[in-house]
Amino acid sequence: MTSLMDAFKGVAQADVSHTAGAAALLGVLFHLSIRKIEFELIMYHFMAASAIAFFGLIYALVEVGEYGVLGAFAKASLFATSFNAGLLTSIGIYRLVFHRCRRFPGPLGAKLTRFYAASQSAKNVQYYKELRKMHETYGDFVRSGPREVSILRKSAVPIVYGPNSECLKSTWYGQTGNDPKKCSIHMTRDFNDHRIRRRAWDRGFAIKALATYEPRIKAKADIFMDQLRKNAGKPMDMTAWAMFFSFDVMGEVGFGKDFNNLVSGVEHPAIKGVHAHMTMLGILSMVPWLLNVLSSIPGAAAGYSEFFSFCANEIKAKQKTWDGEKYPQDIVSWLLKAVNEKDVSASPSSVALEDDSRVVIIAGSETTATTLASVLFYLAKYPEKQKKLQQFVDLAMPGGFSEWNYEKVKSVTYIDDVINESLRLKPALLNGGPRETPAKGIQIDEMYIPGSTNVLVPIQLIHKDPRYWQQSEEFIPERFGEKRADMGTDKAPFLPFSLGAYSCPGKNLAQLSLRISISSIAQNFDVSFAPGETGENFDKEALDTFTTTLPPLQLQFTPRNRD
Ligand code: HEM
Repeated sequence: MTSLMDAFKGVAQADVSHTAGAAALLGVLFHLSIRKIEFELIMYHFMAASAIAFFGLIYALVEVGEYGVLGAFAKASLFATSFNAGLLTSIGIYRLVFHRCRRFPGPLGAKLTRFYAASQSAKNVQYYKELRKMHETYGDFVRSGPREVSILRKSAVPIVYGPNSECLKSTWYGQTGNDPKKCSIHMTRDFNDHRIRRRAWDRGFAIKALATYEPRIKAKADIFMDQLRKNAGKPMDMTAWAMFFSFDVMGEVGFGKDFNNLVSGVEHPAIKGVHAHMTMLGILSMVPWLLNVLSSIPGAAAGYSEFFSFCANEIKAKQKTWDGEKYPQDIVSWLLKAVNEKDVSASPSSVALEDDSRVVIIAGSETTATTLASVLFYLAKYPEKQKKLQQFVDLAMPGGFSEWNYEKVKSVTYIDDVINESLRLKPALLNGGPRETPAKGIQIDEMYIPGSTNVLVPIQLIHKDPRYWQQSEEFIPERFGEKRADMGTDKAPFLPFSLGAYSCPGKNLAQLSLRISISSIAQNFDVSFAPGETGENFDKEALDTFTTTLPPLQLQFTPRNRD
């Protein structure tokens, strides 16, 4: 013990250059030892351990090294700075010179750190535009982060996202924590855990379940139509109203709960908190470990507390009145059923169930709302397409609104063509989710992408790529209908709901909700831009907040004269 203390005393009393050199060397060694592990996942623990080590060192220098407090602080700071300088220099050199992704071209900053992407996103929260610029400069394969490669090739779609893909959810999905027992299905990275949990979700979107949602969605659409009628001829912000509709739908079929946005014309307070933080989330999520670290700090997620407690309380209330015999009437009840029946597909803890319930609301509402707003934008911009839609709807239901019937709505395939074309040009997830390549890597045409690389095929960019889509920037719903063969639609990459194991389970529900709302609007109203609205800002300035945050869109609804 005495000899250990003597050794420490010797080290402590080393001069500045020896201390700095030894600490820097330790930093380099530390980097080499952690290189093979997914360090993002333990960043919070590392930071906490570093803080403890720093103050522990000061204590030891005072107690054993015979330093005064100020001197010990200076020595510990020198040690910490040199350690971090060694660590960061080693990381930088490794990423530039030795990294498995070194052959891919990209901005220097992106090769060094994910903070580059965060800084690009922080400019205007439009990372999708930054990614487009990078592809224009560097080509189809861009190193967009130290181990991130963005790919703009059709052939990458099945390999990265297809049903037989060997790629898994990337480190991006570790950002809400690294305990698979405590996260939502969306953040579940283990292939098998995810596959088993998906069964509980899929039951909530089965044909029989959707049939129980349909009349309740129609009831929401009727309230929506009442509001459009009341405000006929006045400008209405459809970005907000589409959100009110979609959140009310998800409140109803997600929780069996009325969010009351449509009737009040005001956003529910629990949702307001979520929207207020979307921009910040869009930026921070560029650095996979940052949100994880920040959310571990007590109070940091205060903006979400109302939404979190809302969901938690709703689950508790449902649990209290649980009637195991009743056919579940909403998605959260389907998830709760799996929990109560101890089914293997159940959310693995109450924390995970709460996280799942939040995903129901956010994933279900934001996406459907932005799609509905985009459809209305295109109908206002292209009156001839709107007329065509109205004619088809009238033909299917000549008696008008009183004759509205979902089976007849489904027969109007032009509604789906309009939805698909809107999703092509304005997908609800502009970039989509990144995937991690398997250890053996993947081959995309002439390019080999090494294992453990985070890859992404940016959805909007590939949807607008003129190599695959004719008149790619133009709104032509017919490419999904009568011009399908002529325009080569079936061969073009289209993945607004993603594909494969991690694709959207809510696709059929989204289509149900969109068909109901769009057919109701087409039957009842002519849609146009309100005076002063050009649609330019809405078209060009969407924010990339994983889901999209749209600028306001002032539209005007005129009751149709059907004579
Ligand atoms: C037009 C509407 C919608 C679009 C465009 C859309 C798109 C997507 C996309 C692209 C993904 C994959 C995300 C990723 O790779 O990380 C996804 C996942 C998901 N979506 Fe949707 N979605 C829509 C509506 C809905 C609805 C109505 C629900 C209902 C709750 C829903 C629930 C989910 C869930 C739970 C996931 C995660 C699935 C998993 O990880 O297994 N979505 N969605």
